[in-house]
Amino acid sequence: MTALVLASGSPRRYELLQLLDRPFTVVRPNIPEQRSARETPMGYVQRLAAQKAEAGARLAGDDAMVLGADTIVVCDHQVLEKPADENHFVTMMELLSGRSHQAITAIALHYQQRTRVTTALATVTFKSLTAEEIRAYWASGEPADKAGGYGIQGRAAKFVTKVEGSYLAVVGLPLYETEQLIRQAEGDANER
Ligand SMILES: Cc1cn([C@H]2C[C@H](O)[C@@H](COP(=O)(O)OP(=O)(O)OP(=O)(O)O)O2)c(=O)[nH]c1=O
Repeated sequence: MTALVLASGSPRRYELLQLLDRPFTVVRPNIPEQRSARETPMGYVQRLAAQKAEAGARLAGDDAMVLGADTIVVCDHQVLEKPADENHFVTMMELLSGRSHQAITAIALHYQQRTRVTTALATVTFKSLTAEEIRAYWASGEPADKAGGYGIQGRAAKFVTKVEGSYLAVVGLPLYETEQLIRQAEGDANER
């Protein structure tokens, strides 16, 4: 079996990838997250996932199969990543309150000089949030390291009235798509 490497510092991705029952190691490339003016949200999240996988491959070595991923939240054409501070977080929650947004995860697999990228997404609806709920949620410490400033798998679950699409795209690693990507890459390698 080809050595699988997860190019990520995200504990969520680590825990989820374990569920594929396939041994893997971890590298942590550092890719600056900055969207260029002409980049669409979809183009941006795909580029970051590919850059993480390719930077991971430089760390892990040529023979490895390297998985990178990136998650963003998109609302009103605005891309929300991790909140910089409490004020930024409050602005994000005020935007997401009482309406629907998209959570998108791109995954990229670099193997044998080729990078394959795919995406999974969900439409998530939040109830209307009070200022007190927003403040208490920040104080919990949960939002700081999460795209869109929330964790659907954690305390933010009580804000969510509806999820349509891929739940694991929200959490950060869609496993069906990840396994498909690995199988495709292995299949292509066997044909050669
Ligand atoms: C929306 C949402 C995001 N997240 C997390 C998943 C990701 O860890 C994080 C999105 O930030 P990313 O920049 O995609 O990932 P990361 O910096 O945590 O990890 P790495 O780049 O090293 O792979 O937000 C949740 O855990 N739950 C949620 O509901």
